[in-house]
Amino acid sequence: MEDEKKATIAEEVVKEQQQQEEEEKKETAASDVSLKELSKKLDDFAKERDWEMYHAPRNLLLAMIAEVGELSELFMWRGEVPKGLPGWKEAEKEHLGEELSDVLLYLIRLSDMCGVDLGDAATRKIVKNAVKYPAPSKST
Ligand SMILES: Nc1ccn([C@H]2C[C@H](O)[C@@H](COP(=O)(O)OP(=O)(O)OP(=O)(O)O)O2)c(=O)n1
Repeated sequence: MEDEKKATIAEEVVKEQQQQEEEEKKETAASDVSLKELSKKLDDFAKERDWEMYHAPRNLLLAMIAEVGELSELFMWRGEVPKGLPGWKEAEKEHLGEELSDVLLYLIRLSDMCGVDLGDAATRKIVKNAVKYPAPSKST
């Protein structure tokens, strides 16, 4: 193949990779994602891999508890950890984000497989909590 053609193909491959990376960045930086969106992504993920049969409620509950264990390991033997995690390395914080996500994702999937609308249930629960634990009235 001519050198010029090879260079053009290489440029196109690099461009494609860059576009893909941009798309992935957009997806991974979705900090305002909704529970419903995550739920849909989890559903697609399971369907694409034919994993729906494994996502029975009890399996998901056990998987979530295992991930809570992994999350706990990050805090183990550190003594009290101040807010904001001062002194933690960036890699440790990234790992923490991953373990928190695993717990959240299994919780969302578990809720879906149980037919519970988690967003709705959590919103109602916050209201119920406020009734049970009324805030002290602030006298002016
Ligand atoms: N049957 C499965 C297995 C995995 N996952 C998804 C949900 C979790 O977000 C993540 C969990 O993957 P791993 O079991 O590989 O656990 P970790 O990512 O924690 O890896 P490791 O245990 O090696 O640290 O993958 C899933 O939906 N269904």
